[in-house]
Amino acid sequence: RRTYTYWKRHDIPYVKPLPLIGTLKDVFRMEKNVALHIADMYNYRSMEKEPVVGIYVLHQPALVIREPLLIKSVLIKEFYNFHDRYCRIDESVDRFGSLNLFFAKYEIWRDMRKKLAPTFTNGKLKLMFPLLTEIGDELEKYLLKKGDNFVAEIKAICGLFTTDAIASTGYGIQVGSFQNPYSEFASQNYNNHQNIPAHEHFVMFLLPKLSKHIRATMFRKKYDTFLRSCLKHVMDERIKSGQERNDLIDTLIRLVKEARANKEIRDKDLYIDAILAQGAVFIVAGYETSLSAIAFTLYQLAKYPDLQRKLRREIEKVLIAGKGEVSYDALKSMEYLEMVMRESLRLYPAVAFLERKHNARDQEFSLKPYHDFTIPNGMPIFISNYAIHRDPLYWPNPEVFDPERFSPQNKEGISPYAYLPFGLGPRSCMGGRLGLLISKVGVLYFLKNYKIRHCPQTVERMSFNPNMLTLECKDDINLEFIKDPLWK
Ligand code: HEM
Repeated sequence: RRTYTYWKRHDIPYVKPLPLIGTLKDVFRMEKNVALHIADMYNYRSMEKEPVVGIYVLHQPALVIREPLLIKSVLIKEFYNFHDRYCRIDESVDRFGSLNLFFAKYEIWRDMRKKLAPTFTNGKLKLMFPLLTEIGDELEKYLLKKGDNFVAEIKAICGLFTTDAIASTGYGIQVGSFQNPYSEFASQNYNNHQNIPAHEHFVMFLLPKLSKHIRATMFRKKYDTFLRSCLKHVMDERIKSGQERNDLIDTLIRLVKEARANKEIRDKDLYIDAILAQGAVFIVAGYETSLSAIAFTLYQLAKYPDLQRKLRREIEKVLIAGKGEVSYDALKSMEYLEMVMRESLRLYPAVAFLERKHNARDQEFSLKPYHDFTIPNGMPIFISNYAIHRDPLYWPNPEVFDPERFSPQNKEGISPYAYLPFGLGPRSCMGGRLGLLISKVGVLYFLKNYKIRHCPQTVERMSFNPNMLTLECKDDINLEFIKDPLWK
């Protein structure tokens, strides 16, 4: 009973806990995924004006931060004291899972992030762009083969597109999912993604101390073996050919070489696995997020024909100017496409909650002037980007899909701490710009030859899969395609 009076004793507004399970009722019933549960805590009744909300993850007190200035402190200003995520995967159970940038603890994270950052510069994205338009062409052919008027389930098609986009930009390999949707690469990726049971996500993110005991993994053994052999094959081929592409694979080859030569590294196997883990996470982090971004955007555009018309007019202009081709610079100049994608990521941020752990390297963090409370070492901190993105305090009519919020005139008024689809600060998304680029190319090629609209088979209310960690529509998303080419 004393445990559950923690927030009351510290005079912090809190969500009333239930014995033993704390505030986790919906997660335990497997009715909600972790992100939507954190959003409910943000929106808990009578908390609208509160800067923080106290919750209990079973018996562990944790904080949901609501106030934008406190969010800024946690993610940016006081990064030194919040540099790790709370989630954990045990190294002895899943090395790729524990050593990749998302899960890695500070020392490994800092080293790897610095080394990987140059792979995602604007210049590198420009080099990757032709690879993406090639896959766009494949998508175009695939849709044209279906005819002039048809209904299609778009999550599956977006999955084919992002699988190929990630494999090509990350590993430099052509998977050809549109010709063979059941290729080894696509199936392994899809199966790993679908096969992680909800309770493992729950433990990794909310009860990380139990992660090792239940052997929670992000990369199942089979997928780990597949990715290792895939990376080895691609790296060996690259070394053999002597070709240099200045991409992720070249970076991994250089880092492994340097690691082998460095006498100061004590556990070489572990260090080399930490390098390869960054190659592995590229696929997992990029696949589902970009897939969702494209699928949710198409769903909204099909619902609002006027907005779709406006975007198709912009696509048409670019195609005419480029004589049927779209260049990197032309895509970057597409203002309305950018506004549409930003708005889609506001309503549906694929990674729909952020979290950190208080490490108190410097000094313990105080909530002053909001509360006279000092966050103790080790306390989990949650930020619901999903709920902030729908908070009427920052977004008038938040449930309405309105790309004009991000027009050049209006976007100045958006608080940077109330819009977090890629997180913020040194630990923000590493591949966000690439994810956005993949998603824009995908949306453009879907709309190039077709108008899309809702039909009787289209799901009316969007609900999210409680078993997935990322935001994924629970149902199929069926849309009607009507042929209307913008360029002949
Ligand atoms: C539209 C697509 C994407 C969205 C919405 C997205 C969103 C996010 C978010 C919200 C985070 C957590 C940030 C934080 O805690 O502050 C994150 C982390 C991360 N993302 Fe993405 N992501 C996308 C695409 C990608 C792609 C294509 C890659 C491939 C490289 C990627 C790699 C990562 C990595 C490595 C991290 C961990 C970064 C770190 O801890 O240093 N993401 N992403």
